[in-house]
Amino acid sequence: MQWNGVRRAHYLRCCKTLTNNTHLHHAYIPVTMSSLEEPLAFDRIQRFSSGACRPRDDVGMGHRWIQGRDCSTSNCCSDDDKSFGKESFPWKRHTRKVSEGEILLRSISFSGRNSSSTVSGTLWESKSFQEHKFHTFSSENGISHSSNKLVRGVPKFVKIVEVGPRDGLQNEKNIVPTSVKVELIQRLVSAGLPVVEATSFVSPKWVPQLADAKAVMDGVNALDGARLPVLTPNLKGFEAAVSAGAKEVAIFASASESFSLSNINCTIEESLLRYRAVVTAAKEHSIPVRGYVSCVVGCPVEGAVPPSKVAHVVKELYDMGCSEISLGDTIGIGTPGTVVPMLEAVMAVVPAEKLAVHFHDTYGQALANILVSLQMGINIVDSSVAGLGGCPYAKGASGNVATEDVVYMLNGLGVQTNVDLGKLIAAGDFISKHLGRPNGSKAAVALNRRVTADASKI
Ligand SMILES: CC(C)(COP(=O)([O-])OP(=O)([O-])OC[C@H]1O[C@@H](n2cnc3c(N)ncnc32)[C@H](O)[C@@H]1OP(=O)([O-])[O-])[C@@H](O)C(=O)NCCC(=O)NCCSC(=O)C[C@@](C)(O)CC(=O)[O-]
Repeated sequence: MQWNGVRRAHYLRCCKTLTNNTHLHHAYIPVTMSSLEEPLAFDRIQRFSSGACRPRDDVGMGHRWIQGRDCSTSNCCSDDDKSFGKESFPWKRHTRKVSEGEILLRSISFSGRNSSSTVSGTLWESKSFQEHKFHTFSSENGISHSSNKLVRGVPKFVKIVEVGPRDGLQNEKNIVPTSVKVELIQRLVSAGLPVVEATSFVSPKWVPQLADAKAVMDGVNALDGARLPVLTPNLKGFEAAVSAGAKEVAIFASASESFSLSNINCTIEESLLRYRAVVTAAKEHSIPVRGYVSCVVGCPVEGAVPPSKVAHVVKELYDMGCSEISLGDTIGIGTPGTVVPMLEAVMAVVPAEKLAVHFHDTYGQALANILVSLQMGINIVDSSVAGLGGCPYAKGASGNVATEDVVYMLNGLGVQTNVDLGKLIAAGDFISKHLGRPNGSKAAVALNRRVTADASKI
């Protein structure tokens, strides 16, 4: 993006609050700046604060939020900012016509790395297809035997927490039928994912897409083989979740004051008070509580978030009794250059084995950020099938990193996940087809193409 005088003046006009924001002063910035990023910290902050208060036109956000966010901050809301905002946040999904081959392949289940396939359709009757394996391309000996110290630092097993049915769908404008959500969860569980976040017990006024949380739980409670946590923003949500059969819950705080206000309508401290009550109630039911911290690298309103602030909120959640804490780069702004110092600060107060990473892929940095997190000792990764997702309260958040891409990378590193990549791709194709868009996973698209090419030889 070009930085010109008009934009600079515009930025100065609409982000006045940032100048009073001590954590944006540049003691932090040079440490995190990589040679690939723009030399001006000012520019970087502008990039992810500029679109902060414009609602997206393609998301299913609650009415209350639209009212609440409408020019309620000093950030840019004026018309002259529109083109600038679009340029700064190129997160909208591209739609392309789904090819016949892809449609054909959506009806097929592929065999994955760790298990054999369930097949359907005439193509699968051919011997060549029955033998087709959905492998990550790798060298003959496999990288797991590598003596390279960077690869040796990567854990042998990574737990993937699938957040597609919740984080992935919460942002969809058109209401997805409950039966589709239930089938998606079933498919993800049968693909071997150990944890599938099923839904949220939040206010339906705030997130209309997940208003059917109880019905979804009714449809998936009997599923074996995976844990199915749900999001609960307060005691009301917790009680509703428990009576719907939830056996695990997640609470979600933020490292950014502004995001906390726009997402859950209270300050960080107020949210921690609420969450203490939820954790106390959960202990009485022996229900494990996962904690999320959003905006661990940057906030759509405030810009850069200092690692010390993230570490403070993580420690609070840990001390109150969260069994695991997920670090959310809500708008996908992080690079290894900003993720590493954040993780260093957090790992100084909470053990690495209690931490998960949750990267949105807005800037295409998610896999790099995951790899560096694994190298630092993290072994829990959140992701969303077909790269679905975004947060209705985070301007600029595109989908989570696609689970298929994460599994493909981990397979290539020789890291176990117990996930059947073929079944996972079929699940991603199933939901993408329902949403009327191509699968957002690059690995899924490429592997589907490969199978299409094989099919043409028959
Ligand atoms: C927290 C509240 C409820 C506060 O919302 P509020 O409006 O301040 O709450 P309130 O207590 O004034 O209640 C307002 C109405 O909501 C009802 N209500 C109150 N609580 C519930 C509940 N649990 N379930 C169902 N209904 C509820 C309540 O009964 C009342 O109903 P009314 O009297 O008007 O008919 C609201 O702000 C909310 O639901 N926010 C959730 C927003 C959300 O889900 N955002 C997306 C989460 S994603 C995220 O945070 C990031 C993450 C985790 O993915 C990680 C990352 O990507 O970084």
